[in-house]
Amino acid sequence: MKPAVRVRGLRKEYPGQVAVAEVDLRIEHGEVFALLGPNGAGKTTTVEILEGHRKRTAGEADVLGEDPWAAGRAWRARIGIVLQTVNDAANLTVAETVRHFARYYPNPGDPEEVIEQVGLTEKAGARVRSLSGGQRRRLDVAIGIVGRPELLFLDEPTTGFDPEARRRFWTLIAGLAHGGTTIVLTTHYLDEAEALADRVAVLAAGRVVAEGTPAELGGRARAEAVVRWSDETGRHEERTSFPTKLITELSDGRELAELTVTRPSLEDVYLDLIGATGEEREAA
Ligand SMILES: Nc1ncnc2c1ncn2[C@@H]1O[C@H](COP(=O)(O)OP(=O)(O)OP(=O)(O)O)[C@@H](O)[C@H]1O
Repeated sequence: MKPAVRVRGLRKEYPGQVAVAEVDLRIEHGEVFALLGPNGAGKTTTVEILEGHRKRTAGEADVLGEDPWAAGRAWRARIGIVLQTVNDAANLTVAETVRHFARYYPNPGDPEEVIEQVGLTEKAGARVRSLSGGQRRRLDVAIGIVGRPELLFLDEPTTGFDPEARRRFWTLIAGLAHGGTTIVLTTHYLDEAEALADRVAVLAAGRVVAEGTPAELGGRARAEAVVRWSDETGRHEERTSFPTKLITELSDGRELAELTVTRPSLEDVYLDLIGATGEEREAA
């Protein structure tokens, strides 16, 4: 079976600016794929090209079997999009808005159920303009999924969500993925990528600098563990590929004070990949 998304040599230039230099991606059906990268890396531009909203300068793109720039209405109905900007239909209620968007699709979901899925049932009768930022974002998600898309694009979907809304959103996305929806999301939250994505690609300056499962990215699974402990002579730190063995030898049956075993977090690996400086790390 063809992958859901296949791009080769993707490039987008603006006057005096290369937004996407050269990107290759392959996303399988049913995968949750996260694009990570610093501001200006080219994530939104890449996603907009895949959505058919932006024309590429060069390269090949195949999304659900078609060239997104040339594809028509039938193709569009198979795709769901949650943009960074909020749709403006502020005088309608939440329920009216979702029902309105449902009419664009040949086989939509039940608007009430979709509103429930995004946790807006209590706000169904509220005017869109009265929603908080996070609630509006959830409405955007509802609009993105009401057509029951095969492929869903989410550009920074949880920006502005409170922690509970984020968790709820993650459950929603995991449920959609479980039901077979292919999901492509961009995010700045490493924990979000780790919680949701089967695979991630890190973009920097318009190129993919690493790709893999969150666990493997940048050799993380193979990275040495750092074992820290303290005793009467002070604090100690040792790097090892065999932390269990080291701790067994060290402890000899007794408790080791302040013992920790750590491996690089996804954030550590990510900051390495994008070449963050020490100061930026402190700030992260
Ligand atoms: N319409 C445009 N005209 C000119 N330059 C643009 C345009 N859109 C994007 N760019 C430039 O292309 C580069 C990539 O932008 P893009 O929005 O794809 O990055 P991003 O990775 O999504 O960033 P962020 O994390 O800030 O959303 C940036 O340098 C941006 O200034």
